Amino acid sequence: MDLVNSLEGRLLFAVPKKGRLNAATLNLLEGADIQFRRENRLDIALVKNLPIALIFLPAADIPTFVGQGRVDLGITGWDQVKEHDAAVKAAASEDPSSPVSGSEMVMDLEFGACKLQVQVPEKGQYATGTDLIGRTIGTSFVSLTEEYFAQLEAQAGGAAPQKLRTKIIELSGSVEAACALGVADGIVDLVESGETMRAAGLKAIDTVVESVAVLIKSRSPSNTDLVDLIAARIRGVITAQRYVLCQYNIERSSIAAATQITPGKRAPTVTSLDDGWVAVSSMVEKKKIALVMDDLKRVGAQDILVLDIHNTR
Ligand SMILES: Nc1ncnc2c1ncn2[C@@H]1O[C@H](COP(=O)(O)OP(=O)(O)OP(=O)(O)O)[C@@H](O)[C@H]1O
Ligand SMILES: O=P(O)(O)OC[C@H]1O[C@H](OP(=O)(O)OP(=O)(O)O)[C@H](O)[C@@H]1O
Ligand SMILES: [Mg+2]
Repeated sequence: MDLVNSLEGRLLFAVPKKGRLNAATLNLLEGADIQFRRENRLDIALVKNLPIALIFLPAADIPTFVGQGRVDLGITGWDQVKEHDAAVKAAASEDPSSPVSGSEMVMDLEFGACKLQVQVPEKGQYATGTDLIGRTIGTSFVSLTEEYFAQLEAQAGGAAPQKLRTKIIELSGSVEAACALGVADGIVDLVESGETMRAAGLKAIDTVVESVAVLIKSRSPSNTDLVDLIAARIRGVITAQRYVLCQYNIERSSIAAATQITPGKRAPTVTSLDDGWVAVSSMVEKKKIALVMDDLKRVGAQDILVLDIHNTR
């Protein structure tokens, strides 16, 4: 099969090929009924039921491909989008003729939450970012880290000097090891649970960026209707993941109290039963369901059921 020709007329959609965002992204595609089979070792997969080709790329490269308009849509971390923007800004300040590149945010995908944080040895002499000025910092986020220290240096010493006083060393993984091994005095890396940071004897002293997985699009996508369709499907899956359907029976006289507890997304559905009872069905935010059930019990609800929602629009 001539792969390049088979991409003709298809919307190109970049997704993380491995790492922390891969599994949740594949889940989202399945929920949005984007069907594909990926051949072994091949980083391009044609979607069977829509004119889309999925391109499997490292999360860190996706903002570049989308930003340059080489692919139309992408899923990556907000941290990677900001890192790419910072790199483009830095390149433009050095060479105004360097290519403009940037993507547009479509939506927050509600997974992959983490923070890009400045970390130092727990029992060391550094307490703030400013204490690290002039020291050596290890990171995979070179442009954001340079921007961060350029700002601190400017605040500390008046006008920003041409050259950064703080030395930034680029590392591509296991960044937390850098301090213990004497490669760096501090690091800038991602923290989610904090387990990796603590295991390495480090503590966070500042946050550079708060991140979550995002859907981004190029400034001039090839098929805007299809972009809107995918966005609507993904939004439906995310909403469905955030809510459960709560059903219960209650005496008609208590319906006002009960529907105050479960007002639903727009309004609860109320069905009359015989003998002065009603059945109520309502969408409830998953994280609030235990409290909602406690409250419903208190106002006399019975036969409370909680059901997963697979999709919504
Ligand atoms: N611990 C984490 N918790 C949540 N999200 C994370 C975490 N680590 C990374 N991410 C998110 O996932 C994105 C990709 O990072 P990840 O480390 O998975 O990619 P990778 O470096 O391509 O893969 P790997 O580390 O397996 O080589 C990050 O930019 C960030 O948005
Ligand atoms: O706060 P935590 O829950 O411990 O997660 C944070 C860790 O997760 C990521 O590493 P990853 O697993 O991608 O390994 P890597 O360092 O090889 O990239 C990140 O770079 C941190 O090291
Ligand atoms: Mg990683």
